Amino acid sequence: MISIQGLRKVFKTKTNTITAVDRLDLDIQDGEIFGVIGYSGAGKSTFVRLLNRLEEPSEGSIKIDDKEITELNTNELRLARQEIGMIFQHFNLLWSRTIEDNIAFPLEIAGVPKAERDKRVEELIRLVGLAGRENAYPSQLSGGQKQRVGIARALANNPKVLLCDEATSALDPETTNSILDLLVDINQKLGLTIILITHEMHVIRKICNRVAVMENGKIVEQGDVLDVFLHPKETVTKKFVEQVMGNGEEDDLEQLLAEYDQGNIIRLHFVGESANQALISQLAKKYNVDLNILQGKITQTQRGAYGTLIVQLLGNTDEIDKAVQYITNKTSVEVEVIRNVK
Ligand SMILES: Nc1ncnc2c1ncn2[C@@H]1O[C@H](COP(=O)(O)OP(=O)(O)OP(=O)(O)O)[C@@H](O)[C@H]1O
Repeated sequence: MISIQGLRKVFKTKTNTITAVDRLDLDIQDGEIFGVIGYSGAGKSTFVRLLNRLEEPSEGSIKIDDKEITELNTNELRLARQEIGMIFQHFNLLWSRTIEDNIAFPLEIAGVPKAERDKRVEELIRLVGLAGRENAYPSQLSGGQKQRVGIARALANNPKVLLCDEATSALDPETTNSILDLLVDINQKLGLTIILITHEMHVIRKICNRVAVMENGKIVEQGDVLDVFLHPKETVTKKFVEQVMGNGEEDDLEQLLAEYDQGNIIRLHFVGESANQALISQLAKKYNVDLNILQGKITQTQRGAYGTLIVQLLGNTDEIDKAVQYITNKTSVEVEVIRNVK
C-alpha cells in the first residue's frame, strides 16, 4: 500500500543543517495499523508530513497505492491528498465554524454538492459518536470530542490512508483509550490503513499491528508489535518497552523464596494466545493443589497478551508434579521451575 525508499529531509537554517529524516525505507501493508515511535526530535512528525508533502522531501520515493507522491504537480497533489486524511495533536479545527461545518469543509473544497455534503456529514457525525453536537462550536467540546471532529473531517473524502500525528498526546488516559478504540473501529469498518506517530508505547501496544522505532531520523528497529515487545534489540526500543512493562526487574527473588518458604515456585511465561487460557482455574480444578499468585504482569496487544506470573504451588508433591507436567505438555504457556520441593 505504501512503499518508501531512501526518504530524506534536510532542513537548512542560517546556522545549521539538520537531517530530520535520513534515508528511510519502509513498507506498510494495506489495512494495517502501523505505529512509528520515537523520542522528541527523532523525526517522526517530519516523516509523517513528508507522506502527504506538507513537507517537501529532499530525496527519495513515496509510493502510495502505486502513485509516486514526490512526482505529483500541485493539482495532482491536491487530489492525492483527498486520499490521505490526517489528524493532529492539537486538532487544527476552524474555531469560528460549527462541528458540522468543520466536517463539511474538505467536502466543500472538493466541490461536493450541498445535499450530498449534508448526507455525508451526518454519516460521519454518527460514525465518530458526535450525534447531537452538530451545531456546537469547537470551544464547547472536550479534547476527546474535538479529536472526534478531527477524525470525521479527515475521513470526509473517503481516504485510503489516515495519518495520525500524536493524535492522543494532548488527551487524558481515559479519553486516549476511547479515541484509540475509535481508530480500531474505523480501521475494521472501513479497511483504512492507519499510520500513527507517537512517543507513547502503550498507544502502540493497544492498537498497532506493526511498529517502527525511530532515532536520529532513521528506523532502528521494526516488526510485529508482540515480537518487538518480547525481543527488543536496541536500547531505545528496550526503554519504550519498559514504559509499559516496567524494567523487567522482579522483587528480589531470594526474598520472595524466603518469605514463601513452602511448596514449589514456578514462573509462567504467557505469549500471544496462551494468555487467553484460564490456566490458573483449570489447574485448581484438575489437581489437588493450592495456587498462590506471588507476582506478575500480563499486558494485551492486538495479537494477544503476554507477560509473566510467579506462582506458588502448595499440596502433595505428586499432584504438584502433575500440574506442572500438564502446563508443560498440554498448554503453550512456558514454565520455569524456580523452586522444586521433593
Ligand atoms: N521546519 C524546520 N526547520 C528546521 N528544523 C526542523 C524543522 N522541523 C523539524 N526540524 C528539526 O528536525 C528534527 C526532527 O523534528 P521532528 O519534529 O520531526 O521530530 P519528532 O520526532 O516529531 O519530535 P517532536 O515529537 O518533538 O515533534 C528536530 O531536530 C527538529 O528541530
